[in-house]
Amino acid sequence: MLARTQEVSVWFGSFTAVHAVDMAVGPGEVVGLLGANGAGKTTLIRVLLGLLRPTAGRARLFGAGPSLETRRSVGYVPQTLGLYSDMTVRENWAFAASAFGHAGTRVPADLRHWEDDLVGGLSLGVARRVAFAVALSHEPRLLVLDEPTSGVGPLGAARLWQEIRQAAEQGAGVLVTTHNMEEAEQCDRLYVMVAGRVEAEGTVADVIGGRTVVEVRCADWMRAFQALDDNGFAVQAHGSVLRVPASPGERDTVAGLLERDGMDVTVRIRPAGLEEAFMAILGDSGTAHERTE
Ligand SMILES: Nc1ncnc2c1ncn2[C@@H]1O[C@H](COP(=O)(O)OP(=O)(O)OP(=O)(O)O)[C@@H](O)[C@H]1O
Repeated sequence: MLARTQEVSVWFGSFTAVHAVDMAVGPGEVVGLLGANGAGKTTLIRVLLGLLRPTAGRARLFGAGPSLETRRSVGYVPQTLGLYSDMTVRENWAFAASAFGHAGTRVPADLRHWEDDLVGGLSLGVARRVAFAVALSHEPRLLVLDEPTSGVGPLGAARLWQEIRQAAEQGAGVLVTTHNMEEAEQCDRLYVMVAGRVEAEGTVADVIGGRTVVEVRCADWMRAFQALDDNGFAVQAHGSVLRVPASPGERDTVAGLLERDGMDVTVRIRPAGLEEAFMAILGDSGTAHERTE
């Protein structure tokens, strides 16, 4: 493994930001840390990079403790991008190049259009591409990206993901934090973090597990939505199709409820999507921790 945390916990005073997290990234894989705001993703990354000392547990980078030396083989793009906004793209590039020992290289061709622009004046999408190119410039073995496409349009996000994939295909391990489900779906493996804990892990299919939804089609779908909502189902509308997180055994309950109200419905069991599974994990973890704490 390129990077690993073992039983890492971080407390800020009496607040537990990260609780006993085991996590690993191997060469050539894109690993996602999926969690809502405040779940502990950035804190865990900071421990992994040696920027924050854990309260308990330990982090390993390339088999050793994180240090200046091991960090030289890491490309890191923080949420704040880590660029100097009062310097031009060329100056930022040259600064990173001299720090990482490849001085004299030129800004990549696709960014030369902005070479003389101050980073502070760039759109967020272009600034992210610059930060990404800088992070990749020293051919790191591990790439760590904190919310890489936040604030970037769909085209820019697709382009960044193409580059993430390319880096992994060339053998780098990639660790990406996100709260975006589409982004999470592009990862080879996920760790789902809720309130500092890993509550699920594995491929997208592993995380979804056997979770299902009852899909409801009904001409008067707004009335059906209201009836399900009134009865405490976490119903969501996808166009005029309603999806209710529920087990196959609850199919008849859902159908019966609507039919009793005189609605003509078609109901089917479908596998849950990642977002639906994530919502269920959030719900389950809330209940589980209330029980144990
Ligand atoms: N230095 C600190 N002192 C006190 N609390 C902190 C500190 N850093 C983070 N926290 C808290 O720890 C929790 C986890 O924060 P963290 O930034 O790791 O979450 P995150 O999952 O990365 O969320 P986001 O997507 O918003 O960045 C939050 O409640 C945050 O307020």
